[in-house]
Amino acid sequence: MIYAQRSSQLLTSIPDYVKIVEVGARDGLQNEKAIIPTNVKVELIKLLVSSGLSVVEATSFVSPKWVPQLADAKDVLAAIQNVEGARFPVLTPNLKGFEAAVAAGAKEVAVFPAASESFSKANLNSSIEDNLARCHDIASAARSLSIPVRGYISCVVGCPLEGNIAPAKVAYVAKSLYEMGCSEISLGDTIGVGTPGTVISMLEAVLDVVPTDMLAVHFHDTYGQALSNILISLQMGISTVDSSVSGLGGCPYAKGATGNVATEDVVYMLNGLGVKTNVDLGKLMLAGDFICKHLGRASGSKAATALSKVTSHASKL
Ligand SMILES: CC(C)(COP(=O)([O-])OP(=O)([O-])OC[C@H]1O[C@@H](n2cnc3c(N)ncnc32)[C@H](O)[C@@H]1OP(=O)([O-])[O-])[C@@H](O)C(=O)NCCC(=O)NCCSC(=O)C[C@@](C)(O)CC(=O)[O-]
Repeated sequence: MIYAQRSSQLLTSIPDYVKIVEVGARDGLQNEKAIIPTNVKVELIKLLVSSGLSVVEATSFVSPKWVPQLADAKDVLAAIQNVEGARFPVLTPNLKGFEAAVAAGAKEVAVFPAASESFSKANLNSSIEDNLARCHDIASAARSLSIPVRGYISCVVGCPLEGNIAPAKVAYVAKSLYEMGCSEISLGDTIGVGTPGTVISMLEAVLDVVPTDMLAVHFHDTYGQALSNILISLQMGISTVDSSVSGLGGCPYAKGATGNVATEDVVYMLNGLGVKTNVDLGKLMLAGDFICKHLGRASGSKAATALSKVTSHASKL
């Protein structure tokens, strides 16, 4: 009885449903050395949608000189125009990218300022303030077209160039994005250095200025802390989680950062907690197998690796 009370207290603040924002086709593939053919990206996106994911970030309309891997953004969007069942946001760093995205059929976009001055310069060639002004221009243009804008913040606990980032800096950028009308704000631990200890204080600061239901968390798994950080975020009321199939990813301007937390691992944990995601783990693993075969490497998802061993063992019995 006491045990039941204790465990129900631990779970009371966890949401019944978590929306997963799948970022593998963008955050995952942007970091690959070899250029992935457009048809492979499109097939990956279709497989992700058939697993039940309702938001599949598709690509970025950024400078092809900065991110050559996503130079086919227009072609990817054209090929998924008739795919139903999911939303396909794309990243836009400036008005040029926004206009190109809208012309290519984007219905949702994302801006991506940083909480670190040095990372802002490295990733966007601009200061935080100048970049926020660009985000503001995009948000105004998007409003007139009724296009929702997601705001990412990079380096919310640590920066590859500056080290620790103060929670107040993250809250400042989050408040700016909220005030310019972003529909959702995703807090990115770009280099995966956060622990529940640092994540709690960062979230406390942001929750003072942005409503909980507008926040998402985006953890890279460099130090193996991502699932713990997600769990603590859920306990603090967050119900939107970004992740990447097979743990693909990294950031071209954050050397040494490994992939995002694997979507399969997030779904496995949420299934275990009895939290709905509407994602079919078996079908998601097919998407993971597809892209890992193409890339010629093993999945970065522990759950997918373990489950595929169990399945292949069972099929031999
Ligand atoms: C912002 C810029 C463009 C500034 O780059 P810049 O060099 O300062 O741009 P510029 O305005 O001086 O223009 C230079 C050239 O780029 C062109 N250009 C200019 N804009 C565009 C555009 N939108 N699309 C296509 N081309 C563009 C422009 O037309 C010109 O072409 P040129 O005349 O030399 O032929 C550049 O720094 C850039 O593209 N950065 C993007 C970097 C990026 O995508 N990084 C990875 C995503 S962020 C991330 O991964 C973190 C996140 C979100 O996942 C969260 C987390 O993980 O924590």
